[in-house]
Amino acid sequence: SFVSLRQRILSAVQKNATRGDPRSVIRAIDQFCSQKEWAMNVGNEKGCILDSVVSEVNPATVLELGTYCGYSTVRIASLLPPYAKFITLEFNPDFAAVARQVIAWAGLEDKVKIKPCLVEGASSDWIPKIKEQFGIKTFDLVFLDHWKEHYLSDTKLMEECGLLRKGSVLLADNVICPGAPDYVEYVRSSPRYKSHYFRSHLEYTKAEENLWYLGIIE
Ligand SMILES: O=C(c1ccccc1)c1ccc(O)c(O)c1[N+](=O)[O-]
Ligand SMILES: [Mg+2]
Repeated sequence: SFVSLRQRILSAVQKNATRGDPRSVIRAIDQFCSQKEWAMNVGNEKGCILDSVVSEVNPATVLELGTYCGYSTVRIASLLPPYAKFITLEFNPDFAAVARQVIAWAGLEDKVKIKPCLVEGASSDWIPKIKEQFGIKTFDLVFLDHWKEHYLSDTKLMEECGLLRKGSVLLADNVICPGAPDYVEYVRSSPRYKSHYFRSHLEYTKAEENLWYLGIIE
């Protein structure tokens, strides 16, 4: 019977990665996606930029929008201090199911609070509930990697819900490819944001790409 790409990624992790070793899980996915089939994980080149931002911010609270198979979830979680609260939102239940298993294989399942959002527009449903559901006041770091057309609306929603503070860092994948032009326009023209982009490439390709890094200044 047909085996989905996400299932093939999970099988590659279970076959080639060592249980409890996050780096071997990352390596197994990157090897599969560069040698066998492209998939929309942030990948190793942008992943190293993500790692450096996570290490620099050393966040106590993290929100990831768009879990997919859990590749960036594992990268981020493996760098967090034990007291950190990390929420990752995934709209697609099939992706969430694979991500749970990938995160478990890495041995990080108790460090990540996954809330799979099972309905359309899920991040916009969940963002207003985060404070009360998870006891989180503001996020030190937000990684945006979900539907590109939701980057702007969800950023505005996080602002309105008081989830961002002076110093919060937003890191957005794919602002060039596939692109989030309205989001880029908004943050570049807003006095509230100091922005910086890291030159990189679309995962597993040579296509020009940028990770968009934003500090929030009030
Ligand atoms: O939108 C796509 C996409 C579009 C078309 C075909 C496959 C993927 C995509 C491409 C690279 C990404 O890093 C990424 O996060 C996404 N995404 O869906 O969130
Ligand atoms: Mg992406």
